[in-house]
Amino acid sequence: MEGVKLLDFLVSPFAIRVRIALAEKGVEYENMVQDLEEKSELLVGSNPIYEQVPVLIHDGKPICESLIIVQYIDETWPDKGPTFLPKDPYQRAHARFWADFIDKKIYVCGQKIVKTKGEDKEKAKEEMISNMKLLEKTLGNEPFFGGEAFGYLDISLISFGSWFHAFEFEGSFSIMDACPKILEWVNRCKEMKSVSEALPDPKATIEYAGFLKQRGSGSNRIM
Ligand SMILES: N[C@@H](CCC(=O)N[C@@H](CS)C(=O)NCC(=O)O)C(=O)O
Repeated sequence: MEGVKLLDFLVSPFAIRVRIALAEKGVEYENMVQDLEEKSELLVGSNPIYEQVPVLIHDGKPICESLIIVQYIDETWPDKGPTFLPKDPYQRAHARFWADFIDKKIYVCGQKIVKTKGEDKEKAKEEMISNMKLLEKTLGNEPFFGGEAFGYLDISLISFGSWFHAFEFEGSFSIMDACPKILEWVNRCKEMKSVSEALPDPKATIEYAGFLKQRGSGSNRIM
């Protein structure tokens, strides 16, 4: 029962967050890539409510939901590697607010860009740009969302690093042209080993987006 296991899926932006967090802390773990079509008993048993990856299993105990897992990793290994969440309660609330925004707005818009057509797709593209501009404003002139240091909000957003390519491909538009500071930030994050090793090849996300598109808008299995 001892040790750390990750129920993982290569292109999942949520699982990518956990891979980055574990790498930043230098925590050794067993990577257990899951089949999301034929879910394993381990996955269903570990996350019976949502039956989704990622799940971190620490000494036999499952922890679900990527943002909760990243916070768990931060609290469980405080003396290993950097601290992800700011110490100041206000800054911490701010980081959590924007991470929640990423899940509610960036992820959902991305789903629509991949899965819808016509007017709905065009609206999602516009919304994606305005949401990304809000994030760019939040970044300001700092190198990272965490200020000088790469932190919780950086992990929350860079997990979509390879997916931005898929959104741009599917929408035939450029998010990065509209948000040059975000592009610089993406490149800065990719210089980090923890990030570059966790992000899949953009080709894999483009290919997976094609698969999701074929499944149509009824499917809720994304990324
Ligand atoms: N809110 C969850 C989202 C997790 C999620 O959507 N996982 C997807 C893969 S990216 C999944 O397991 N899909 C399988 C399914 O829904 O059946 C988190 O942050 O961990």
